[in-house]
Amino acid sequence: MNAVPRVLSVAGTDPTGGAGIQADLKAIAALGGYGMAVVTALVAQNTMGIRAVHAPPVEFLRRQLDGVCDDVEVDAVKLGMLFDTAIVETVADWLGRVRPPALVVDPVMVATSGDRLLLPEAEAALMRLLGEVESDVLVTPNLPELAVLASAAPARTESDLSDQARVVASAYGVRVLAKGGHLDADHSDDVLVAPDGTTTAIPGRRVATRHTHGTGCSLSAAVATARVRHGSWEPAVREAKAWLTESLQAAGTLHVGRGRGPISHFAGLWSRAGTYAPPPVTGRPID
Ligand SMILES: Nc1ncnc2c1ncn2[C@@H]1O[C@H](COP(=O)(O)OP(=O)(O)OP(=O)(O)O)[C@@H](O)[C@H]1O
Ligand SMILES: Cc1ncc(COP(=O)(O)O)c(N)n1
Repeated sequence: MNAVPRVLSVAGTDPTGGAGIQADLKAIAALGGYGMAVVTALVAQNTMGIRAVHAPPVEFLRRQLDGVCDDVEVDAVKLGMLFDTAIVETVADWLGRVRPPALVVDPVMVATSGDRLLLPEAEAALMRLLGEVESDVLVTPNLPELAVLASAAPARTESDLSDQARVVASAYGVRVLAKGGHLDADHSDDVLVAPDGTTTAIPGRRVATRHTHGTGCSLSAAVATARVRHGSWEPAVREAKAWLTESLQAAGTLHVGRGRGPISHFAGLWSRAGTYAPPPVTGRPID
């Protein structure tokens, strides 16, 4: 195994750096990996919302994917925004040829702002991709995405969330990290479900901040990186979750944008290196 995990993000862009490939590259670096990125779609967005999406021809996407893999041995791949059916099918075809050893699929569908990042007609193609892929896969849906994958109404309780995660894990033969960030709770627990239904709680403290832009992107890229070093999913998820909580804790110190700002990907590293120490936690929102 390479000393530094070589991790490829296949995702859309965020020029303000909080979500998409820009966030993924920071998360990969923060977890000690070497980040690479193939762009699926260019997104004109900021912390307040999405203004436009431009998807280059899929032939160009294929050239990017092949360009990386003809040259670099990739240890893990993370999929984010795939936008339309042609993009999903191009990525699925590439995965079938390349079979990366570890794959995290963040089934990005709708941004926090409510804008579509996967067209509704492309959901079926994404489900086909999940059913066909042969790598060791972790899927990381948030609550509404889990409901789409499970063909059910959005979960209202943690027990619904676990039930739906088991349905998806069994239907597609994949591991599922169902994220509880959208549940109205005083904690931020997630749940990890293996294809055989084994369920593990991943507890998380709730951070009082509105700056949660790109948390899902960052978490999935961090898990992909940690998975390479740990060689299995559960410790990777626990490490990435602890890092995410620390990065959320310092989000209010960044002052990036007027909407839901990004997390502070390097807060832990900066603090331990003495570069910059975030202010102490007061228990109130820190923004
Ligand atoms: N306020 C918070 N405090 C601590 N952890 C949080 C908070 N909000 C979300 N999380 C955690 O962040 C991760 C992403 O969760 P969420 O359910 O919001 O996913 P998402 O909707 O895909 O994220 P995104 O905001 O990028 O779309 C999960 O591990 C979740 O538990
Ligand atoms: C390119 C891209 N990928 C994913 C998200 C989702 O992140 P969020 O729900 O926090 O806006 C996003 N806004 N942009």
